Amino acid sequence: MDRIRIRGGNALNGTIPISGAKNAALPLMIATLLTDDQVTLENVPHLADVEQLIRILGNHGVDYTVAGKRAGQNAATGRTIHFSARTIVDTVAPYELVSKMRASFWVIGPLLARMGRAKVSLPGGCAIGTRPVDLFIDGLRALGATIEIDAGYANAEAKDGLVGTRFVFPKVSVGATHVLMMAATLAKGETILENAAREPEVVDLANCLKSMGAKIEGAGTPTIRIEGVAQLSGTRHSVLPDRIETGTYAMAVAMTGGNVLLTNTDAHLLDNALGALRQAGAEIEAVEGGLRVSRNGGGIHPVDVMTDPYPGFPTDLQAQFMGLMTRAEGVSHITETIFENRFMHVQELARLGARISLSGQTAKVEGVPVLKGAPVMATDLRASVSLVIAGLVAEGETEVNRVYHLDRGFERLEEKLTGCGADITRIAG
Ligand SMILES: CC(=O)N[C@H]1[C@@H](OP(=O)(O)OP(=O)(O)OC[C@H]2O[C@@H](n3ccc(=O)[nH]c3=O)[C@H](O)[C@@H]2O)O[C@H](CO)[C@@H](O)[C@@H]1O
Ligand SMILES: C=C(OP(=O)(O)O)C(=O)O
Repeated sequence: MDRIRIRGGNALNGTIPISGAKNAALPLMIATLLTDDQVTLENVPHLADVEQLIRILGNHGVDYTVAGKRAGQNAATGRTIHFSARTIVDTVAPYELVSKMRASFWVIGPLLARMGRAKVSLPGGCAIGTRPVDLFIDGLRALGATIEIDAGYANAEAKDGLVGTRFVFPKVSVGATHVLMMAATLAKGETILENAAREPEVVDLANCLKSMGAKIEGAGTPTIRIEGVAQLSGTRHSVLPDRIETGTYAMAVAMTGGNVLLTNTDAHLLDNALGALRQAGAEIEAVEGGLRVSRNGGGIHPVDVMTDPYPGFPTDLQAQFMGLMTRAEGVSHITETIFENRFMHVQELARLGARISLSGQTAKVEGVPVLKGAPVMATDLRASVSLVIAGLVAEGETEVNRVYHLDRGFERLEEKLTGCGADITRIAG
């Protein structure tokens, strides 16, 4: 298993190109199941999750080809991949595949809409929480599907097709919004989704679906209206920049000090998190095609944050912000409201000398003047990168184990940080 070794103490200076968003690329790839035409996705990040989803889609009959890079494109601008779901060969998503990647459960929406049936393994829990799917099931039933849960599978059928409906989400869910929006594009009549997720990745998916011929209004607001169409066609769409990767590197710069230009991204995708970073003492300037983050002198101020659905502070940046707060000059409180078990980084940050105590869903972080390098273990994707952020300022050597978590969501992390002066290497093992 690969490990990452960091020798802390270097400020970050330079340019980091931001990749396409994992959390946009995955639903966009799943949407290719909705049409027998070719869908081309640009700016697709090279991540373990993307490779895994390619295998999962392949099981349903989706072919893909990775296009050559256009002149002037460098590796950082992402890959262009052509997907073709001309024939769906299998509407079963088996446990062995779904259990490897939670988002693969989302195939249930397009398969049901296009084929009238789907048998998809329940995703089960994961390290950060239980990850239930009741909202998906209730929403698809409202669209006219019959769904039985049996032996760990959701057996869904809509023999005569799905039918438009009004569905009010009792709780904001990004995944269920993706799935119901995809399913409704091919339903008969109008669907109104109320209390829908407003995340930029929902808007990105809606934009792609619209360019495939779907009729969707209101994505990015709590009310999404979808007028079903008989079929969708192919398109070409570029994956949204990764706001979580953007925020992660911005937090790394706030931690180490220095001055870094983040390119191929958009500051407005993460206004809330950048607001918290400014309060913490970082200077952030939105520039054409990206943002500049710096912290030159001055300490890190303690800032309280609470995670919330978009436009709130993202749960996917909670661990990184906690990493930063371990070195703040004072006490901060970080409250996690989305996942019940997303504090596994606390124990590992403590190994580096952080002082954090937990009370229910709130972590109290007492900033310390010095962190000291130690071996630590990545427990999930965002937790592992919070350890990297802490390692960048820890005295001596920090070794992050179980790097496969990082590879799910951060493209060429060591290369991007090394390019800005960090002393970080991957040790193959
Ligand atoms: C609102 C929110 O911040 N969602 C995050 C969630 O999206 P993801 O789509 O994975 O999860 P959801 O948005 O669906 O989950 C939001 C909340 O709803 C609950 N839930 C969800 C589905 C369901 O059927 N029943 C149910 O109770 C979940 O347990 C959770 O507490 O994790 C992703 C990966 O970390 C993040 O990128 C998303 O920002
Ligand atoms: C936890 C994440 O991914 P997933 O929902 O796929 O587990 C994440 O993107 O931070």
